[in-house]
Amino acid sequence: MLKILSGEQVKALDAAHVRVQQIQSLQLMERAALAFVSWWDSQDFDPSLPVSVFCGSGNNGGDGFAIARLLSRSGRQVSVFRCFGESASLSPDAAANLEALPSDVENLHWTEFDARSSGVLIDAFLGVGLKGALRQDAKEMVQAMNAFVGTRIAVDIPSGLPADGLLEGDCVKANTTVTFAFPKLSLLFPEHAFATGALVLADIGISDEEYSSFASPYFYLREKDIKGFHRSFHRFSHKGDFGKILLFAGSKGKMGAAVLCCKSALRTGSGLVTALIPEGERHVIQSSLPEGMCLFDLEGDLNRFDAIGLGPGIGVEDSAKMLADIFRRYSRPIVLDADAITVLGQNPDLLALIPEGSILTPHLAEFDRLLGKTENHPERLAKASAFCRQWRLNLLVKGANSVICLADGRQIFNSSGSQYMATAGAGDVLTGMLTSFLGQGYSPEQALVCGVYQHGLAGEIAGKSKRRGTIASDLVEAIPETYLRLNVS
Ligand SMILES: NC(=O)C1=CN([C@@H]2O[C@H](COP(=O)(O)OP(=O)(O)OC[C@H]3O[C@@H](n4cnc5c(N)ncnc54)[C@H](OP(=O)(O)O)[C@@H]3O)[C@@H](O)[C@H]2O)[C@@H](O)CC1
Ligand SMILES: Nc1ncnc2c1ncn2[C@@H]1O[C@H](COP(=O)(O)OP(=O)(O)O)[C@@H](O)[C@H]1O
Ligand SMILES: [K+]
Repeated sequence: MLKILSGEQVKALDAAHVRVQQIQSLQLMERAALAFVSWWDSQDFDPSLPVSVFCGSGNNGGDGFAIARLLSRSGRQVSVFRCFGESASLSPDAAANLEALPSDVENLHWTEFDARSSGVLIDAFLGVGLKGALRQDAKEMVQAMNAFVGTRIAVDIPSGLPADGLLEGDCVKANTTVTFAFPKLSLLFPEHAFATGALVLADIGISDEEYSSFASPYFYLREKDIKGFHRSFHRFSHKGDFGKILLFAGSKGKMGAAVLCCKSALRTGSGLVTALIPEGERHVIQSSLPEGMCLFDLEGDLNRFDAIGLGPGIGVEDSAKMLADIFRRYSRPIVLDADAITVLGQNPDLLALIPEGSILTPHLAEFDRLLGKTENHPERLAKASAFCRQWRLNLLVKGANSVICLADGRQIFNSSGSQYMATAGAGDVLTGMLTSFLGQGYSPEQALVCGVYQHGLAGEIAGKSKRRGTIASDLVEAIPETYLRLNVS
């Protein structure tokens, strides 16, 4: 899995790669520019639109000069705007790429830029080498770029945005950010959505193994990682191998949560799914889900279930006693979502009873109920890390780029998903998927990796044809397609 390093570590990663591969740093810069242009070629930009490339004096600017050279080869009108004065000293690779600009690329000072011009603006002013707050002249350059009326594309990171922390002050507001090698941490914070725009990861040929000597708790989960986390089943497998699970979900007026959760678990592959529901509501499950079974009280040995999921739509009024009872009587990891998390926030003494390795899946409001009011994403990630270590639990911070926080402190950012998943019941579907994977014999880490990625992929599949008309049931119906896409049998 791809590690997310800090801005400071990029230089060392770069240097190690250059040394091991015996290439020049200029060649790595050329690869970055080629990766950018390869993405550019995959888009349908109008070839008649002029391109303005803002270039700084560091290596981000060097990328910009190389991109300008490569884009000019297709015959389009390209201008570079230097974001530095006559006396500035350029990084050696930026100087080499400035020198290599062909004569048909116009070479201007940034003050000559007309923000009312049309076309595409490429921001290669500042990258991960930003130090401290923007200087006054840099602020003016950022403002000039933001005044532009056309499309803005950031190279590696929007200029002015720090690589690892929260933005203070101004930065370029990009429509798209094409980031190299790995996504910089700050590009994954919801606070920066307005600056990052769409996120594109451009491969520059550094293999995942080359990151191994760099310490970081952060990882980025991509499609190619998933297959390795799945268990395989043989042709003699019977429904017991795919797990018997119990889902405690739904209550009067909220039985939809139970239906979504159970259906999702069945579509994920569970062998037998039992819903723990109020007896008076049984017709809802039995008429909408003939494959499901119902239980009306917690009789017998709970360890007969391979996994248990708790919370969607159960209500918070009388649930604390029931949760305590389940925690005491069940010894394996449990999935806890929605109202179950709110109950934990109200009864923190229950935390010590939760079976080790259990998975909590709060959305942002539930997160605050559990861990107290949280101001921003870095604070949220730090709180989640301390919580998971203290209680030996796993927690998912839900949203775009949901973060899987593991008990050992690793935090894995998901790359799948779409804004069309912001719809009632999408979380209930995830609870069903995670519980299903635990029941199929997956470890909590495997269940989280496969469940969170495939839930996002189901959202992408459903959203493709339904856009903002996507509903949670569409996610459930898209789950089988995720196995096909991932070539998992
Ligand atoms: N492996 C990879 O990822 C690869 C990375 N590559 C690329 O290298 C980039 C990193 O390049 P880098 O280290 O040269 O730094 P960079 O971002 O150009 O910034 C330095 C400039 O910023 C300026 N500056 C700083 N602070 C400032 C402030 N507060 N306010 C105003 N100005 C400020 C500073 O000015 P100075 O302080 O020196 O006067 C200097 O001009 C990286 O993002 C990626 O694009 C690829 O080429 C290859 C593979
Ligand atoms: N903009 C988004 N991009 C990607 N995923 C999203 C987005 N908005 C919501 N989701 C996903 O949808 C799910 C919503 O869960 P939740 O808020 O608990 O829904 P509910 O309580 O209605 O079931 C989460 O898994 C979340 O990651
Ligand atoms: K930039």
